[in-house]
Amino acid sequence: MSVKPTILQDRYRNRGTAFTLAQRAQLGIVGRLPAAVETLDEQAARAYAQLRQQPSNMHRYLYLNEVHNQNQVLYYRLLVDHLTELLPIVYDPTVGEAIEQWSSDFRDSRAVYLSIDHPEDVESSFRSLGLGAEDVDLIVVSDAQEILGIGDWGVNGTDISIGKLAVYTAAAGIDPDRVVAVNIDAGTDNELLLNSPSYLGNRHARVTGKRYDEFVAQYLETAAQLFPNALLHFEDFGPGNARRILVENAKRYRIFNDDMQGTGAIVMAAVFAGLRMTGERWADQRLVVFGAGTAGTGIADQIHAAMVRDGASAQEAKDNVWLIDKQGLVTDDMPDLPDYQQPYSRRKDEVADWADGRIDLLTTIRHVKPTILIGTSTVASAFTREVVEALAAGVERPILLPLSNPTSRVEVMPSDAVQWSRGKALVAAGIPVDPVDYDGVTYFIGQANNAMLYPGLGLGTIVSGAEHVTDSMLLAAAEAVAGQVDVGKPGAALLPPVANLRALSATVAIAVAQAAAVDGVATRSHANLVEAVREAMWQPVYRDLPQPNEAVERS
Ligand SMILES: NC(=O)C1=CN([C@@H]2O[C@H](COP(=O)(O)OP(=O)(O)OC[C@H]3O[C@@H](n4cnc5c(N)ncnc54)[C@H](O)[C@@H]3O)[C@@H](O)[C@H]2O)C=CC1
Ligand SMILES: CC(=O)C(=O)O
Ligand SMILES: [Mg+2]
Repeated sequence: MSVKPTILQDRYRNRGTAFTLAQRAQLGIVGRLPAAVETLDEQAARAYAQLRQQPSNMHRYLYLNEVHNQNQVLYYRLLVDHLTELLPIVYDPTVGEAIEQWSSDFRDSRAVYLSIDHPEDVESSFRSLGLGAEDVDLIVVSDAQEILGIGDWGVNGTDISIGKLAVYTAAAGIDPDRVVAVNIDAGTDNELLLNSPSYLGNRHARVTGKRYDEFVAQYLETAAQLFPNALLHFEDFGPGNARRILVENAKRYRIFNDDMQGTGAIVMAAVFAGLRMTGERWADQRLVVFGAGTAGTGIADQIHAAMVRDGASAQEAKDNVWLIDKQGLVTDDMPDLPDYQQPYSRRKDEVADWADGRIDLLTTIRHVKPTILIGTSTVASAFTREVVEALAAGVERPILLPLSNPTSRVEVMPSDAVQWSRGKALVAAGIPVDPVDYDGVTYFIGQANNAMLYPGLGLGTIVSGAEHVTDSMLLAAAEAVAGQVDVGKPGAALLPPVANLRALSATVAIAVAQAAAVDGVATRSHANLVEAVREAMWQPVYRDLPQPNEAVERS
C-alpha cells in the first residue's frame, strides 16, 4: 500500500489528535486520525505518562526524539513543562550516551551533514532546507572532535548540535523553525567507530591542516552568505581548532564558541556569586585550572580579565593563574606548549623547588592555596579527598567547580566535595546533582554548565541583531545570571536553579541586548526591550492553521 505523506508527517506543523474535525476536512486527512479531538494539554499528559514508563534515560531520550520527529510543539511543551527533569535527558548527561550509540540507533535526523570529502555540496546542502535569507536566526555546528568529555565521535556527534538547539528553544524560546543543526564530518580518529559496521560517517581519519581549514572557512562563508542574520554557534571542536577558529573569524562573522565563551561566562557568574558570599575581591583571587584545553583556558581568560577590571595589572593577574595539564603544572620550559597555554605558563625557576620533575595538582594546591579550583580535564575523580582537604586547608571558602561532563568524567562528586571540605567549599558542578545534606545544612549545588547561560545570550544576540558577540555581552550575561542568585542562606547554590531557566534566559537576553547597544554592535533597537524579548520567545502552542496542500518542507 502506498500512502501519500500528509501534514501528519510534517513535524513543524503536525498537531495529531489536536486537529479539529473541520481542520481534518480542510487538510484532507479525514480518516487518518482516531475520532477524539484533544487539547495540547491532553496530548502532553499522555506523552508524559508514556515517557515515564520508559525503562531508562536512554529510552526516554529515544522516546522524546520520536515525539520531536512527529510533533515539534508537543515535544517542546513537554520540555518546557518538565525542564528540570528533562534537560538531563535531551542534553547533558544522557546526550553523551546517545552520541556513543547514535549510528546504531539512527532513525531520522533534523540536521545538515557537511562532508569534508564533498566541499562542492556545502551550499546545496543548506539550500536543500528551502529556507530564505531572513529565515534563520541560529546555526549550531560541531565537528565532534571533542564531544563533552568523551572525545571524538565523528558523525555521531550530530546530536550535540541537536541537543544544544533543544536547550536554546526550551530555555530561551529561540524559534525552533528558525534554527539549523550542522555536523561537519571531517572523518574520525575513533577506532571503535571506524571498525563498527553500523557507523554512518566518513570512514577515514580526521582530515587536518589546509583542507580542514578551507572547509571550515567555506562553511562560515556559505552560512553567513545564505543566512546573514544567523548566530554561528561552534560546539565541541578540538582544542587546537576551537580557539583558532574563533580568534581568526570573530571580526568577520557573528560567531560564538560555547565551550570557550559560554563556559567562561557561566563560571564568571558562579564566581560573582561566590565572591558575594565571601566578600572578597576579584583582584585577590588565585585560580588553578586543572585541564587547560578549550574550556579551561577560556575560563582563565575571563577570570584574568575580571582581575584586571578590578585593578590588577595584566602581569599581576597572570601571576595569580596556574594551569595544570597532562604534563603537570604548565611551565615555560615545556617544549611544544600549545599557544593557548603559553600566556599562563609559569616561570620554571619560580617553582623549581616545589618538586623534582612534574608538579602535580596536590603539590600546586599546597603551594598556591587557590581561592578557585576549576576542573575541565575529563579526568573522573581527579579531585581526590587529599586534594579537596588541601584546598579547604588553604583558604576559608574556596570555590570548587568540577565542570567535566558527562557524569562519568566529573572531577569530584559534589557530595564528596562538601563532606571532604567539611562544608567549606562553595561547589557547583557541570552536571545536574541533587542537594547535599551535611552537618545539619542542605547544600544546593548549582549547575555550572554553559546551558544556564548560552540560551539567554543567544536570545539577546538575536533580539538586538548584534553583529558580533562582544566581551561586554558575555560579561553582562554572567552578571545577569549571578544577579538571580540568593546568596543569603547557608548552603545557597552559586547559580540559579534550572527550574527558573526560562525566566533567567529572558533576564540574560535583556542584559545582553543592552550591552550590544552600548558596544555599538546592535543593529536593532527596541522602544521597550523587555517586551521585545518577551515577544521574541517562542511558546510551545499551536498557532496559525496551516493551509491545505502547502508543501511539506524541511521534513
Ligand atoms: N560545564 C560546562 O559548561 C562545560 C564543561 N566542559 C567539560 O570540560 C571538559 C574539557 O572540555 P574541553 O575543554 O572542550 O576539552 P579539551 O580537550 O579542549 O580540554 C581538556 C584538557 O584536559 C587535559 N587533560 C587530559 N587529561 C589530563 C590529566 N590527567 N591531567 C590534567 N589535564 C588533563 C587535556 O590535555 C586538555 O588540555 C569536558 O569534560 C567537557 O565536558 C566543557 C565545556 C563546558
Ligand atoms: C557543556 C559543554 O558544552 C561540554 O561539556 O562540552
Ligand atoms: Mg561543549
